[in-house]
Amino acid sequence: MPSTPVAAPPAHLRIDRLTLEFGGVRALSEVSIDLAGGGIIGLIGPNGAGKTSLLNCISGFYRPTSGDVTLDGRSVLDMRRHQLAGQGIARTFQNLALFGEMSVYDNVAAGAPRGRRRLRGVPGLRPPGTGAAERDAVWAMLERFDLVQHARHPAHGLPFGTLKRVEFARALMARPRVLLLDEPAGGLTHTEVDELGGLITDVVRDLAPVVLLIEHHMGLILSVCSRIVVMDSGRTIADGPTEQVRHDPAVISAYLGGGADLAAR
Ligand SMILES: Nc1ncnc2c1ncn2[C@@H]1O[C@H](COP(=O)(O)OP(=O)(O)OP(=O)(O)O)[C@@H](O)[C@H]1O
Repeated sequence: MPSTPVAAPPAHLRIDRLTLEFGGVRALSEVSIDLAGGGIIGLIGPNGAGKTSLLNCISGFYRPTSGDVTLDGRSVLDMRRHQLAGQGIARTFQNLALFGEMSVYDNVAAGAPRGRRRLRGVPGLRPPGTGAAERDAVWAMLERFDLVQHARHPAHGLPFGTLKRVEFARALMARPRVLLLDEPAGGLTHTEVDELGGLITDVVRDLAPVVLLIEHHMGLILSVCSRIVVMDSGRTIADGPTEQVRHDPAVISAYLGGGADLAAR
């Protein structure tokens, strides 16, 4: 009898009393967030709240002063960045982190696990993607992100909105179980933000990663997130279902100094 494929359970990412200090600056103070259950979780808060610092700790760019980050019960803090990628943790960057001289195709291909192995320590960054299956996967991703017409163009010089799509596509090449998106809507037009919202929800439908979405664009947060975590001054000040958090007086006060609703932002 043919067996029915069993869907893998969502990754369980847990942030446990995470503190991060830079000299006298406390960027994070005992932040605890349990992302059991998956879905798209918005991470919002005013400038300097600690959102990117938190993402940097999860993705191995910062070493926290104390606390832990676990994936399926296992601490990830001692893992190197390529090991984190191997565990299925992928991210994008607020200010983009693409290879400017490399083509869009090669940038996207570099997100595949094989591409990463080849790039590590290799001078000249030879483009990965020689296997037929890998090439097909890259072209499928380029198509999905409407990037086929730019495939051979160096990343350098392309419009910002296009580069944001390149970075998102690259992060997805690893088929992540945890996807960390740092202000993906920053610098995009209204139409591009709407398209981005569609892409994020499509990705969750297809790959079912846990998505932690840092964003100042409240329209995007309110349209795609089922849960919102709010940070202010290095602490979480609210965490709950979107409909509850958007009306939370403490949240509105942190953002607007009073007012009706986050959607007004
Ligand atoms: N590498 C660093 N060295 C020193 N201080 C830092 C460093 N990174 C972050 N900080 C400080 O940590 C605090 C939190 O910054 P962080 O960038 O995490 O906030 P954020 O919520 O992401 O803000 P934004 O929305 O403006 O991106 C700030 O006071 C910031 O100046």
